[in-house]
Amino acid sequence: EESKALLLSSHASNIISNGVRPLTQHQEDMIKKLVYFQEEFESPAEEDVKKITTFPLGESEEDSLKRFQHITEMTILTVQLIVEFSKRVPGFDTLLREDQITLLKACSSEVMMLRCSRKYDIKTDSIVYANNQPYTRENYLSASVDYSADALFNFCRNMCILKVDNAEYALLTAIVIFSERPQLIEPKKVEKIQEFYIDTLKAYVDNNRPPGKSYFAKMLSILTELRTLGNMNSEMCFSLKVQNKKLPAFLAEIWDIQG
Ligand SMILES: Cc1nc(-c2ccccc2Cl)n(NC(=O)c2ccc3c(c2C)OCCO3)c1C(C)C
Repeated sequence: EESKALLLSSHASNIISNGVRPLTQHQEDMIKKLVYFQEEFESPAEEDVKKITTFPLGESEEDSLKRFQHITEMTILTVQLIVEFSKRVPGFDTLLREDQITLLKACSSEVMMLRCSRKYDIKTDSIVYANNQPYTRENYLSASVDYSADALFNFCRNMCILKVDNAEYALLTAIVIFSERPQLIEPKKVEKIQEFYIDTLKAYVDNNRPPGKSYFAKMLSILTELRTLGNMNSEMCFSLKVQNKKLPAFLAEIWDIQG
C-alpha cells in the first residue's frame, strides 16, 4: 500500500509540478524500438558503398552523368534501408500489402530528405553520407540534373538548428511513413497508426524540450516541408525523362515514372 501511494503521489506530483503527463511505458518502449531500428538501418553497408560509381568533381558532361549515376546507386541502397526500417515499425505489418507498397512509394523520397538532414554538417554546409564523401550544394545536384539543391540544404540547415535528437528523428520518420496518401485502401487504419506516433512525439517533446517554444508545432511543420521536398523530387523525376537521363528501373518503379 505504502509503495503504491508513493508511486501515485510521485506520478501526481510530476503532473502537478510541470503540468506534463510523463510518457507511458508503452510509449517509452516504442521509442526505444524505433531508435534501435533507426541505428540498425542507418547507412548502407561499407562493401555496398564501395561498389558504386565514384562521385567525380569535374565539369564535363561525362562527370555530370557519372554524378547522376552515383546518386541513383546511393539512393537505391538507401531506399532499401528505408524499406527494411518501415517493415519493422509497429503497425506496418497490420496493413494490406497494397497499402504497404503505397506508403513506401510515397514516403521514400521524403524519408531520404530526412536522412540527409541527419548527415548534414553545418560547418561545411555539406551532407556527409555513408562513404564519408561530402556533398556540397554546388556539386550535389546542380551539375548532374541542373536543379537547385538549395531547398534540400536549407531544410538540412533548419533541422540542424532545431537540434532534432534520435528519438524525434525516429518518431518523425514513423509519422512520415504513416502519412495519408492517395489511393490508400484503408486510410483510416493508417491514420490511426500515425496518430499514435504523433501523440508519442508530443509526449516526448513535452517531457524533453523546454516549454513555451512550441517545439511540437515546429516538428509538425517539418512534415509539411518534407511533403514539398518530396513533390519537388517527383517533378525532377519527370524533368529527367525529358533530359532522357534514365532512372534505374527500381527507382522508376517506386517513384511511378513510366518508362
Ligand atoms: C536518384 C535520386 N536520389 C535522389 C535523392 C537524393 C537524396 C535525398 C533525396 C532524394 Cl529524393 N533524387 N532526388 C534528388 O536528389 C532531389 C530532387 C529534387 C529536389 C531535391 C533533391 C535532393 O532537393 C531540393 C528539392 O528538389 C534522385 C533523382 C531524382 C535525381
